[in-house]
Amino acid sequence: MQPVLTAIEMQQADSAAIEKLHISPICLMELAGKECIGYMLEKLSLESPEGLQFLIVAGKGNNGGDGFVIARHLLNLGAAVDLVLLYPEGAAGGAAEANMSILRAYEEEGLPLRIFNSIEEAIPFVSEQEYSVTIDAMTGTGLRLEAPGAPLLSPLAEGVELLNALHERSEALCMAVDIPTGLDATSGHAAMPAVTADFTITMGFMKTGLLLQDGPELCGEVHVAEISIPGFLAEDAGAFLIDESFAAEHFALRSEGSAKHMNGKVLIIAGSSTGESSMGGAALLAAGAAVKTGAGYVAVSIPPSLAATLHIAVPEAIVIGRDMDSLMEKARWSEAILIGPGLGRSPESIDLVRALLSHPDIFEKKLILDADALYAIAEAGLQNVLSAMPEVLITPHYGELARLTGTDAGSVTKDPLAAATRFADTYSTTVLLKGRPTIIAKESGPVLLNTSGTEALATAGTGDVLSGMVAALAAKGECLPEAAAAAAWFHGRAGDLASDVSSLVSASMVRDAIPSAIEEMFDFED
Ligand SMILES: NC(=O)C1=CN([C@@H]2O[C@H](COP(=O)(O)OP(=O)(O)OC[C@H]3O[C@@H](n4cnc5c(N)ncnc54)[C@H](OP(=O)(O)O)[C@@H]3O)[C@@H](O)[C@H]2O)[C@@H](O)CC1
Ligand SMILES: Nc1ncnc2c1ncn2[C@@H]1O[C@H](COP(=O)(O)OP(=O)(O)O)[C@@H](O)[C@H]1O
Ligand SMILES: [K+]
Repeated sequence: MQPVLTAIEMQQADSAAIEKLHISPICLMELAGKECIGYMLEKLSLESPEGLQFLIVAGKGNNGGDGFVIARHLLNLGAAVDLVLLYPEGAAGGAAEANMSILRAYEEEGLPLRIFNSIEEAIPFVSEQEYSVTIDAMTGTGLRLEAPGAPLLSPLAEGVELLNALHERSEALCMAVDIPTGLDATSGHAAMPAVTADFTITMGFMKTGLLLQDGPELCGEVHVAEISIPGFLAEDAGAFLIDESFAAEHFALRSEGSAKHMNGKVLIIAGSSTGESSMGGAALLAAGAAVKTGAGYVAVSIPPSLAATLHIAVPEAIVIGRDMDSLMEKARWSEAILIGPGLGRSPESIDLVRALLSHPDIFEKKLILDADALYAIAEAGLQNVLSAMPEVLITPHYGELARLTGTDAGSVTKDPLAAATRFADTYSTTVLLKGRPTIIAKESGPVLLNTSGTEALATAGTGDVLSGMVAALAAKGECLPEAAAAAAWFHGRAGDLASDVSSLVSASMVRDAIPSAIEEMFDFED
């Protein structure tokens, strides 16, 4: 899994590379600029930029310095460059200043290089010009953002507006160096205005801000550039990105001589039925997903009136009733227990959750709590009960985590990483916080982020599919954090495979695509 760094962690990795490993800043900047050129040519499907015109808008820090290196290499390769300096020359110092002085020497050589000393000076020349690529080298990890949507000051604001106007008006692609200007590299909150890039080349390691909040909209496609900062400097990162090989590693294949009871026994306690209404679909989706994720046995406790429907929808599942004796017998038999999908919010459902969570046959197993089980915990104030359980995972969306923590969804939305981590630490649980990205936080150790999947999943019932998948992987032997992380990855991928048109995807289509998402991983591993 690749590390995902905050701005501070990246600055520490930069400093360690420079101070401990004696890699010179000028060397890092050179590699950063060179990597940008290589990836940009790949995006343009060109061997060389010769004859093309580029615009670079540079700030006063090292991000601007990366821009100066890009300018030099573009000129070396026969391209024409317009460079806009937003700040008086020399403001940067260090490697950036050294690279700028090389460009000044180039200027003397009559190359196709125009250097503008302010945005005002540049506008009449550049705003109507046609470029192949415009390059944002104004701010990177050094931006300080007081609050989401805070105004960006002059001249950065004008620099951003210039790039965004060219992006709207012309065919030019916009490339952000490290981070789109205006985007906070840690939180993913954007200033007003911020650069909207087609692609971002981020230096050394992925940054949290590119994956959170406004990040995915603003950065476009992200490429992580290798600039000679070794991976061991990011071993202690606070976050890692779940990828396909992680997911594949955490899907245990059945061994040849295995029997069904050796391949994961899942108990799902879900669904509800009252005189007026019933909620069976969520239970059906979760049970179907557990079966399709390869569980050897799936038992479902569902109200008797829904049993016939479950038998038809998921013929592989065993159906048991709701009486405590049957529940406890199957709890002892099972290896993972999922409680919650479609359980309802009646006082009876809340009492059922309370009774289940107080029983060692339940809480000593790998326990996954989803949907209405989370409602019951919040309503009955059972959060502290979670602390005493050996292995428990909650799978809330933002609203459910807000209810569990007595806050509003807005405060979870503002900092979902902190909200998930705080809950995991406070109650010694694992939290899978659903969203974009999905966050898996455990009591200690780094958080895992999942970015597989798209808006294809933004449809009712996909959360039930996910919790059924987690239960299956946990029953097959994975610890809950790993089961949650691998299931989240496969779930997102199943959403991609469910249809070519994301707007047509339904939860049952995601469930039915689970085997393809998993099979594909093993092709990948071969
Ligand atoms: N050796 C290395 O470390 C390497 C670094 N590399 C590159 O350097 C980048 C980090 O460089 P950096 O630290 O110089 O910061 P950067 O993002 O260029 O500039 C921020 C500037 O903006 C300013 N500023 C901040 N907030 C502001 C605001 N709200 N409104 C207005 N101004 C604001 C702030 O100025 P100040 O306000 O502090 O005077 C500062 O000067 C990194 O992203 C990567 O691209 C690579 O080359 C590899 C090697
Ligand atoms: N735009 C999106 N991009 C990626 N994943 C999404 C998006 N919208 C929803 N999801 C995923 O879809 C699932 C929805 O779960 P949930 O809200 O619990 O649905 P339900 O309760 O209807 O089953 C979660 O896994 C969430 O991460
Ligand atoms: K930038």
